[in-house]
Amino acid sequence: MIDIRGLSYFVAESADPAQWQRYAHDVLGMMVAPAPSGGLYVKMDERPFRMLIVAGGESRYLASGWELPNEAAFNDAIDTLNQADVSWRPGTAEQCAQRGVQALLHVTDPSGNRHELSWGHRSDCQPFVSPQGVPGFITGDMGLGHTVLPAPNFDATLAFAKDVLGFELSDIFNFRPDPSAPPIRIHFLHCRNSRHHSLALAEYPVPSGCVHVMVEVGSMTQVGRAHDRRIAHDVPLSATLGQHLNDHMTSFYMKTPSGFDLEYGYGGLLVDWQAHSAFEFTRVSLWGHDFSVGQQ
Ligand SMILES: Cc1ccc(O)c(O)c1CC[C@@H]1C(=O)CC[C@]2(C)C(=O)CC[C@@H]12
Ligand SMILES: [Fe+2]
Repeated sequence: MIDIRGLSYFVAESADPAQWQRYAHDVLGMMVAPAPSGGLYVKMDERPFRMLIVAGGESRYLASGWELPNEAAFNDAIDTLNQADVSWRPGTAEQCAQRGVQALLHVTDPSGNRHELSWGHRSDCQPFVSPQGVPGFITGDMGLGHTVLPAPNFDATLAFAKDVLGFELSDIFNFRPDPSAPPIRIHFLHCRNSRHHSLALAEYPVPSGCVHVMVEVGSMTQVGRAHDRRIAHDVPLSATLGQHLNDHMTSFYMKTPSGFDLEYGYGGLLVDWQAHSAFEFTRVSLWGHDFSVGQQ
């Protein structure tokens, strides 16, 4: 089983990386810096980056970077992939340098989502100093947050995430926008940290390659201030403020320059997985989270 410790980073492509630079700096309150080989680093903690933006013809999410604790875990991951007959490619020297990792491999899941597994991130441990006065983001050994990926080929993708990548079920939401149609399944999955979910799979295609990425701050004040900046910079809202039933996160959703959404939240549950029992929940939120605003 692959020993993933958290969402280490993600890679997104943008036709206009300068847009991401302004969005990250002005709205998210994160630091930006040039990355090796022409990319853009978005920094939200003591690591050099948690988001890697590369220039390209399209605006889309490219890959999820999953963290392995050491070289032995990386080699075990290769054995697991080989035993499961999953094809993988080693990362190039240039990719390892750009991501600042000791070793990297690429795999694609049965819905076409790209995943990168790596170990040994390089860090200068420079403090995070927000240009907008955000005291900090909740990352550390829980990774940068969570990512929700499209999984139209749901059963095979879920099996891949669980049986190959080693994620475990946190809970299930069967989304019923049309009561006469079969539900759209969304499964929330965790890895070896106490964040409620680091990955969720949603049973529908998404052109941008990602449903959303969630980042977490340490107070409700910071969620409100991020929301003020969203308004000030005319960033489209995708869902109103609300609190999720399953992980208790209070958050809002807005568009990113790569076409997918970003959830900006506070107060996510820390779960003791020994004590947890998976369940199916039947409401998106305890209150709020009107996703219809994003449709207009
Ligand atoms: C239901 C839920 C629990 C915890 C989360 O962190 C979380 O993002 C969600 C929402 C999942 C999902 C979504 O992101 C895209 C739009 C969806 C499908 C809806 O319209 C309702 C549930 C939403
Ligand atoms: Fe979320």
